[in-house]
Amino acid sequence: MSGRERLCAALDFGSWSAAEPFARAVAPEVGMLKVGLELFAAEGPPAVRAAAALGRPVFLDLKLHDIPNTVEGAARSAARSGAALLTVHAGGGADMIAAAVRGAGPGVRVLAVTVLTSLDAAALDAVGLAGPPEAAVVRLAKLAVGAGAGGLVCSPLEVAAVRAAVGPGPLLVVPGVRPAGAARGDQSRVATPEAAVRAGADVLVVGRPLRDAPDPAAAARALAAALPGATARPSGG
Ligand SMILES: O=C(O)c1cc(=O)[nH]c(=O)n1[C@@H]1O[C@H](COP(=O)(O)O)[C@@H](O)[C@H]1O
Repeated sequence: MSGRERLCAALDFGSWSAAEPFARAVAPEVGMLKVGLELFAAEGPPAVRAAAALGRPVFLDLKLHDIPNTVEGAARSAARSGAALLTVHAGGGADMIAAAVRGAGPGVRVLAVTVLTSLDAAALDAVGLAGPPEAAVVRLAKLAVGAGAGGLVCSPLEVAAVRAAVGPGPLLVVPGVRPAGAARGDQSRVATPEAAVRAGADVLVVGRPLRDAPDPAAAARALAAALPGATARPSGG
């Protein structure tokens, strides 16, 4: 996988008209585009179709978490938008994850979000998940893969332990990446993109470090070129 293919740019905007210039600029520089809750709540499935029209697979990040019957129906509806990947919360349990996989069908890879990268050990403890975050992440990762999830979302700090626990098959998608010196914002369990790839991440989800860059395309190129194993390529091709 090239550095570019590993990057997923999050389209975290409140409308398609706000997202479009960014999406057009970064699409040639990344392997995937992500439509998340902010954009989907504003625009719905047309945002997925508009992003897919830019020639990159779309990751529809809805983080579904409900009873299995509801999640199965939501995943079926989401699959019709043309998304290639869809998230659910692993904490919804094995039956819910299996229902999402059924609803999504063979064309959509269901990713299970283990423990949100914004939560630190104290925040996890407060919601009843005592112990180191890694233990909860690995437990949920095994449960999700056992229920049929095709991939997992975890922080860069757990990706090596998750890979060791689930083997080479599942796609490991890692948000909470910050180039050295970049603002952490609301993220807690973070590392640099380089460290995340060295630890075994397949795909890196990058939001604000690209969205808020003065030149998002140049920022994506620099990020991709710095990844281990990346080969230099001409810009924009
Ligand atoms: O599922 C996700 O993509 C996700 C899971 C998670 O645990 N943490 C997390 O930050 N994300 C998403 O990854 C992106 C990270 O954005 P930045 O923190 O701005 O780089 C956002 O779109 C989040 O919704």
